[in-house]
Amino acid sequence: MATDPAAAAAAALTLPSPTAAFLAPYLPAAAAAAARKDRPFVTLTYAASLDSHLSVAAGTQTALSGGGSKALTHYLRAQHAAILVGASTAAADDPGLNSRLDGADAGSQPRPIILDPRFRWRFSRDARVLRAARARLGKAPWIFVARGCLEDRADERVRWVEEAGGRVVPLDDCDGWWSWTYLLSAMRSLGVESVMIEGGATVINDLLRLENRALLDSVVVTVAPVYLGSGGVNVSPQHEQGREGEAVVRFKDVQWQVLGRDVVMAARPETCE
Ligand SMILES: NC(=O)C1=CN([C@@H]2O[C@H](COP(=O)(O)OP(=O)(O)OC[C@H]3O[C@@H](n4cnc5c(N)ncnc54)[C@H](O)[C@@H]3O)[C@@H](O)[C@H]2O)C=CC1
Ligand SMILES: Nc1nc(O)c(N)c(N[C@@H]2O[C@H](COP(=O)(O)O)[C@@H](O)[C@H]2O)n1
Repeated sequence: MATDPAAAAAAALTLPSPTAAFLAPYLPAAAAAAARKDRPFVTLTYAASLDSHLSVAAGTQTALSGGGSKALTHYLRAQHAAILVGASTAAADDPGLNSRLDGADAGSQPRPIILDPRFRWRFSRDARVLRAARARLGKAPWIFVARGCLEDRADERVRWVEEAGGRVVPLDDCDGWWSWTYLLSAMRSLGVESVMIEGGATVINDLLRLENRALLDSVVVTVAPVYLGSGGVNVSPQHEQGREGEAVVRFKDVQWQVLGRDVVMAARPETCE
């Protein structure tokens, strides 16, 4: 059963100050993010098992983060202007996409953005992200949909999102896919100065490809001490053609922090190949 956002807020999370210091070099700096006009500051972040899985199977949610790394994620959420997930994550997880960090107020909540070019997420008015917005525990979502898939503006989902203060944002028609340069530029023109991208695997694997990697400012990955086994939803970006046998992504400025039973890597991707 979905957790009520009010109950979740009551179980607020706290972040120890050494963890805030550990993350500081990887966070968006307000002035620099505001000055950059082509795209927002981008942090890619997720929690994975030892075998690099996000969940045990497509369409299901698996709790991986322990208390400490969960607090870190909610701290990161409060440090970004927006939080983005793909439509399959929205459908599988019914996420709240707000920050339940102790002390997070309305002003520090990120704007949830859901990539759903074909508008196929069949949510109800009771979706957690809408309930959180109506309860002022988070911002209302923006759902990015291809213009041609949004002909029925009387769709009750459009009404529910608008009622909560959000928007179904029509973007250029596409064959189910937008380039990240286009998406990030669209976000920046909507005023978004920083975005934390949480997943799922399709989004993450695509962003880690050579052509997109330079768009990532920071990468923060929680590794939980569990194997989820074959059949899981896997983060494992494809080799570029002609580069098989080489590492796909390497990182620089790497730091690790142990948080309870989890370990968290903060880093920046190497972009010069
Ligand atoms: N452990 C963790 O930190 C996280 C786990 N998850 C898990 O990941 C799973 C979902 O992952 P996936 O199935 O890979 O789906 P996904 O969440 O990456 O969504 C894929 C869909 O998003 C849309 N999309 C993505 N990139 C797009 C682009 N560039 N242009 C247009 N549309 C785009 C498309 O509709 C695509 O089919 C769930 O099981 C969820 O629980 C999701 C986020 C974080
Ligand atoms: N950091 C982290 N740890 C896990 O164990 C997870 N399963 C996830 N999943 C992501 O968080 C979203 C759920 O957010 P709410 O708590 O409902 O606000 C989920 O959709 C994934 O993006 N993350």
